[in-house]
Amino acid sequence: MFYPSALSIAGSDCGGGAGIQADLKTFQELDIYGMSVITAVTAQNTQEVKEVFPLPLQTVEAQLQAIGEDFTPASTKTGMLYSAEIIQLVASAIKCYAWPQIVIDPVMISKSGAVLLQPSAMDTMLDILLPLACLITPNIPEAELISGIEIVDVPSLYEAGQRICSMGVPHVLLKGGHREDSVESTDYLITRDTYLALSSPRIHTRHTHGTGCTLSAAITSGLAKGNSIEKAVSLGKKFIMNAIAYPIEVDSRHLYGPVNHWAYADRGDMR
Ligand SMILES: Nc1ncnc2c1ncn2[C@@H]1O[C@H](COP(=O)(O)OP(=O)(O)O)[C@@H](O)[C@H]1O
Ligand SMILES: Cc1ncc(COP(=O)(O)OP(=O)(O)O)c(N)n1
Repeated sequence: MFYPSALSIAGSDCGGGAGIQADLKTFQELDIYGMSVITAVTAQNTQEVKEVFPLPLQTVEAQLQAIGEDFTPASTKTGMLYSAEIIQLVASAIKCYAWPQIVIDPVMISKSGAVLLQPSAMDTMLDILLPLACLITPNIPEAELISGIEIVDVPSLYEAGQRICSMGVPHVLLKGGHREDSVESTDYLITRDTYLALSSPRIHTRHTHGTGCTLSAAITSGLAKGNSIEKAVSLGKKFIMNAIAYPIEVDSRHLYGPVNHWAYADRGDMR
């Protein structure tokens, strides 16, 4: 019996709130042996993304190869992939090493407005990466771009989720964090013919940097431990709810402050 392990293929956030840093903190907190393939280095903090430096393709490929030759992650998540060329390398590695349980967080634009996926790379992500995944976790603007459907209410949200399923992925977790008019923050786990609503109270806070990364890393952790997608998503939702509800104040000006990856409250059933 091996210790559960998970891989994050994502960008680095030097401020520590999102990206690879959020993923590894979450894996560690959930007792998962975490590994990383870094696609890009960003210079960012809670205020803004100042610069984005995609790594040379050879560097990304060498990391994928190093992992693939020596490890078999029980589950893998992708975050910031930046370019079509990087997506092609990632899809090839997933196929070559037969990595199971792929979760795609289709990171496109940061809360502060920076481009983290070149618009021209979206079709490549949909054509060659999406069919390899068991789950994709778009927020509302990402789901609108992927599906081409404007989300104005629950029926249009459900329709957008089903449209994404029809592109070749069995489960879509459509996150409701951007519906700021609502008293709850409800995410919808959508398949071709079902949907499950997962609600939590909407918390009025500035500490929402890295919520999407942290949620998808927590779900990936649940999958690495052998949970079903439904169970892993429900555990992930509890984890992010606590991470937002009990934020930490580190010494920064905190425009979009970090969530709390320790999530010490109410976590008895997470471990
Ligand atoms: N203010 C909030 N209160 C409670 N939950 C939130 C809040 N903002 C986001 N969430 C939750 O955080 C997770 C990430 O959501 P979202 O912000 O939509 O994604 P992203 O970070 O990718 O934009 C979801 O589970 C969502 O419901
Ligand atoms: C390197 C890197 N990857 C992803 C993000 C986006 O993270 P997300 O969880 O969607 O949170 P916000 O940045 O939108 O607050 C990022 N910023 N940097």
